[in-house]
Amino acid sequence: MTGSSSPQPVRVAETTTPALLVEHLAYAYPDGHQALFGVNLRVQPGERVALLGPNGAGKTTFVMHLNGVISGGSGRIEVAGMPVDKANLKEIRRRVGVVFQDPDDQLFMPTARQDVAFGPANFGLRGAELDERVRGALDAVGMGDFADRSPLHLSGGQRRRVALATVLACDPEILVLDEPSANLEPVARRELAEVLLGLDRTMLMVTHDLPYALQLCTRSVVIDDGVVVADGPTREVLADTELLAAHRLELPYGFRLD
Ligand SMILES: Nc1ncnc2c1ncn2[C@@H]1O[C@H](COP(=O)(O)OP(=O)(O)OP(=O)(O)O)[C@@H](O)[C@H]1O
Repeated sequence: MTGSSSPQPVRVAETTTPALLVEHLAYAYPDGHQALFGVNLRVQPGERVALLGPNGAGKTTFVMHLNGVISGGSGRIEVAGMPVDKANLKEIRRRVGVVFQDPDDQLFMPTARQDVAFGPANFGLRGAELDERVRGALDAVGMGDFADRSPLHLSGGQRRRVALATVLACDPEILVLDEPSANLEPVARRELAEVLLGLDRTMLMVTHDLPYALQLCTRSVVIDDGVVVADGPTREVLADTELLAAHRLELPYGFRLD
């Protein structure tokens, strides 16, 4: 097995407004458990970044801050220049599209088309513009022919792609994917990777699937115990065997980086 198909880094000017800017984010849960200790992250438009780390590292706590599902910590978060705060939560939730690990959390309408229309309709789109947005999102994930099917009657991989379309239809500035390859058979996993590689979107992908991170993300950030412990090109991060061992990360047996 090799990882030779990893994408080339996106070259972006440092002066561009970042798609995501997180400064000194610290957070303790109401029970007092400190989950984040001053996380910093700057993601430029067009970057695809993997967020890696062992169970309990703080990855979910971190991404739930990005669209304001969790708030009340200290630090600063901006999405395309807009601060994440209560006053602009609706626009922030459009800008930060989160695709949950379980499509059942995202699909609840009788047809895929209705599920995909729900978000943009909620943001005010109507008529031909809404239809076009829905068609574009379903086509982008290769599900255009399934628009009138019930999500209940789709395969796991197809459901995950429709869930992705529901988020794309809102035209987010940044796409956050929570364990996109979890529980997918190899073909569905590959099909989803092809879809994701075809999207021209800033992406933040939480994953334990290190080969997927290598295939899809030019950059990887490792979080452990609520702090960023590594941030660099995915290939370099994954080649650092001491780093991986120190943070309970492991490439599949026999996987070669070259
Ligand atoms: N509601 C909560 N109340 C208190 N502590 C919590 C809560 N949710 C998570 N934690 C704790 O916060 C820490 C970070 O959890 P988090 O779910 O963010 O980790 P993670 O990196 O996403 O883990 P995984 O890879 O298992 O999903 C863990 O120690 C976890 O036990």
